[in-house]
Amino acid sequence: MAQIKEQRILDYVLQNAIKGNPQNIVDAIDKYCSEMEWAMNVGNEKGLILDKIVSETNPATVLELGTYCGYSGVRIAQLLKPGACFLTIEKNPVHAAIAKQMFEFAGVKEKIQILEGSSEEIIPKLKSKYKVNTFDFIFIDHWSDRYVPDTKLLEECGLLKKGSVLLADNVVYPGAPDFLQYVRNCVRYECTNYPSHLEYSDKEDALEKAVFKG
Ligand SMILES: Oc1cc(-c2ccc(F)cc2)cc2nccnc12
Ligand SMILES: [Mg+2]
Repeated sequence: MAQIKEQRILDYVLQNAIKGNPQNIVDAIDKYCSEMEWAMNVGNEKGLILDKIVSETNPATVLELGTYCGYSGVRIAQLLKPGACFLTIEKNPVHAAIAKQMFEFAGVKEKIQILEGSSEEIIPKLKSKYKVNTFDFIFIDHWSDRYVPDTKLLEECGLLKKGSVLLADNVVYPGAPDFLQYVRNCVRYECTNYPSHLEYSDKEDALEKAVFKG
């Protein structure tokens, strides 16, 4: 059967990484994607910045927009305290299936719930259907044209509280200029930019942190 890149990444992890060892699985994905096939995981350079911000936030509730193969999900899950609630939204059913297997292999499947569907459909249902109140940390890593509408949706649905940390990937490459403009000009956010590079590349990229002020 014709294989897709994401399946090859998962197969490489299943055959070469240590089951139940999240960091080893993250390292295996980085090795495969830097040596064999580029893929849009956040990668290790931006991943270390992500780790630092997650650790500083020490969130009890996490939302990720854009699961992909589960790379950032595994990175974040290994940093969460026991009992933390981590929801990740993935629109592509094939990617969701890959990520589910990645989380099982990493031993983090009890920490993460994958919600299959579009962010615009799922976000309005989070309070009612998934018993969420607000999120302490949100990693935005799906399609850049959804960054602003989904941020506004999170506000409108009352899913942000004073101190909620939004962290957006790819604000330089492929770029999310409208998101930068929105959060940097909105008094309700305090923004910090973290210059870095596109995963497995020397192209410039950056993460943007936007802390909700309530
Ligand atoms: O980190 C990323 C990188 C890219 C991407 C695609 C093509 C290129 F040429 C360069 C970069 C797309 C992404 N889409 C969604 C979430 N994250 C992404
Ligand atoms: Mg990305």
